[in-house]
Parts: sequence; structure tokens; C-alpha cells
Amino acid sequence: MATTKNILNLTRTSFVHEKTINWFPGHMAKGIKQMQDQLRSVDLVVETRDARIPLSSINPQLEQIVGNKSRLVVYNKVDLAPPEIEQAVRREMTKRNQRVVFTDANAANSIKRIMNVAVDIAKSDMVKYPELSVMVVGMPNVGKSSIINALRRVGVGRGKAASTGAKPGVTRAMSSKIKVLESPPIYLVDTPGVMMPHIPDPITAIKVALTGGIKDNIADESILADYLLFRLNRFPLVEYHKVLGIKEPTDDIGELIEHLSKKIGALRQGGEVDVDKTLHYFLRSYRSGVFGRLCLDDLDEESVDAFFKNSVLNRPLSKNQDKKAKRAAQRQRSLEKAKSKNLI
Ligand SMILES: Nc1nc2c(ncn2[C@@H]2O[C@H](COP(=O)(O)OP(=O)(O)OP(=O)(O)O)[C@@H](O)[C@H]2O)c(=O)[nH]1
Repeated sequence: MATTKNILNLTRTSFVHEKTINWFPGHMAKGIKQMQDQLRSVDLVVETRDARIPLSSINPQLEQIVGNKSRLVVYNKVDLAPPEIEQAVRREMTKRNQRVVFTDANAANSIKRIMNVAVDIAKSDMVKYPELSVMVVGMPNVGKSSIINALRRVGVGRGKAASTGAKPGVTRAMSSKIKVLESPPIYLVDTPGVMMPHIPDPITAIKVALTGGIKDNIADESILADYLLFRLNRFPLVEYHKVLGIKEPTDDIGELIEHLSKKIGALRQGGEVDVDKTLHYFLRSYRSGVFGRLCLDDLDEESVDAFFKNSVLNRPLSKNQDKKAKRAAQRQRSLEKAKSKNLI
């Protein structure tokens, strides 16, 4: 019988996928415009990222918008990521002279780390900051609204002010000011999660979709599941087959779906495998963290350096990429429009 250890010899060493995923509905373009308009009246930008994909959840477009504004980078969902990411991320952030905190939006103690930074800024100059205005930005589903609600709970003991949800794109417009502390007075503004109009690297797009940043019906779930399986086989200590209740690990997504569908009873009449239901179950299991705390980005120094060297963060979009981004955004807007008119 194959064990997790020896299956590593049988598994793929690379994953090739050429087609990227684009998701840039109209509310995101509008959100970006609103952010740009309001930025002047903001004292601090809290840029939220997903700790399971510390590199892939950086949105270069947000980087450009935020520019030189005072910024705190928040890596949220640390409860789903391995603790080692903190050291690697801190190393990078120190190089960039960038403040960073790590949070689990469900843990008051870690949320206080954001509050402490905001309070320090507010107290540093009470004349300049009679009330501190903080804008929370980031990709969809990274936990912006959850963080705002948690800060409000911690700071003023009040309940939910921002809508949250397991699907991306719950916040579709910029919120009004939300008070999270009386003294010094601190207000937050929630913003819609924004994607890049065009994600140049298909594997980055898969990682963002896997962690819930792109609507599932836009991504091809069988590709997401196949990439997830590829990654799970490369984490030597992860016994995903045991978690799923199947006999042994496999590197064949078809085989996994067949075994898993029987295990969870996802079968149609006549015993045919219900592929969609089984794919959803597999992806949902990963997102809920049952396979353990996993990071999908490689964070060794060489990989991180390569990421930043090749990243669009370091270079303006080429004419061709710019055209592609604009076309993708336009296609998405037309699609949304047609959908809203029930044409498709
Ligand atoms: N495990 C875990 N789940 C979290 C954390 N923060 C948020 N979530 C969950 O992640 C999902 C998305 O959270 P939201 O706060 O709606 O995310 P958002 O960034 O505002 O999403 P958009 O509306 O797409 O911009 C929800 O199901 C939250 O319960 C966290 O720190 N840990």
C-alpha cells in the first residue's frame, strides 16, 4: 500500500496550467475609484492579505493606489496558516520597511495588534489627528469586514457593523465611517475587495481562487481541486487521505473524486459519481482547514526574491498586458450587465 511518504516519488513535481482566471466585476472598478477619491482624508490604510498566500494575496493595483500613504499590512487568517510564515513574512517586510501584524479575526488578542498601531498613530499627534481615519482594503474574502467587526467589538463593545460571508464579493460598496474607539477617536471605512483586472500568472490565480478570493463559478473547480491535490501531495506530513477517509493518497484527481464520492455518498441515481458535489466537498474541506495549516506560496528566500523580481509590483504593465487587463475588465462588466438583465 502506498504511504504518504512513498507516494511523493510517484507525484508530479510541477503543475502546468496556462489559462488564468479573471474576475473584475463593475463594483470593483467603482470601489477603486471611491478609494482613490477618499484617500486624501484617510490617515492610515490597513491593507489586508491572506496568510495562506502571503505573496499571491498582494494586489499590485492596491499598492499603486495606496502609494506613500501610511500603511499597516495585516496578514489575516493566521489560524489557517502554518506559524512559520510569520518569520519569512517579517523578514521581507523588514527589508521593505513595512509595518506588519498577523491576525485571526476571531481572536480578540490578535485584533488588538491593529488597534495598538492605530492608537499609537493617533496619540503621536492629537492635533493632527483629532480623529484617526482608517481605510481597510484588500482582495476579496481576506477578512476585511470581519476585522472591522472584531475591532468594533474590542474597542466599543458593539456588534456587527459590516456584512461578512464565506463567499467573495459580499461587500460591494464603500461603507460610511464606523467608530471603533472613543478615545482617542478612531473610525474605520470598509471597502469592497478588489482583484487585479488581469492576473498574469495562472498559478497565482488558482491560489487566490482556492483560498476563496474568486467566485467558484468563475474558476474551473476541477482545476482548483487538481492543483490542491498536487500541493497536498507535496506537503509530506499531510495525511489528507486519512482526513477524507480514503484508503491511500493518489496523484490522480479522477481517482480521488471517485473514491471520495463513494465515501461521502455523492452519487447520482444509478450510482454515477456526482462530480460537482464531490469537488465542492474537497474544496470546502481545504478551506475549513481540516487538512491542517497550509501555506500555498513558497517562502524560502530564493522563491520570494523571484516573486518580487518577476512581479508586476516592480514594473509597469506592458502595453500588451495593459490591453489584456482592460479587455478582461470590459468583458467582465458586459457579462455582469447581461446577467443583471437576465440575458444569460
Ligand atoms: N478562519 C478564519 N476565517 C476568517 C478570518 N477572518 C475572516 N474569516 C472568514 O472569511 C470569510 C470572509 O470574511 P469577510 O470579512 O466577509 O471578508 P471580506 O474581505 O470583507 O470579503 P469581501 O466582501 O469579499 O471583500 C468569512 O467566512 C469569515 O468568517 C480569520 O481570521 N480566520
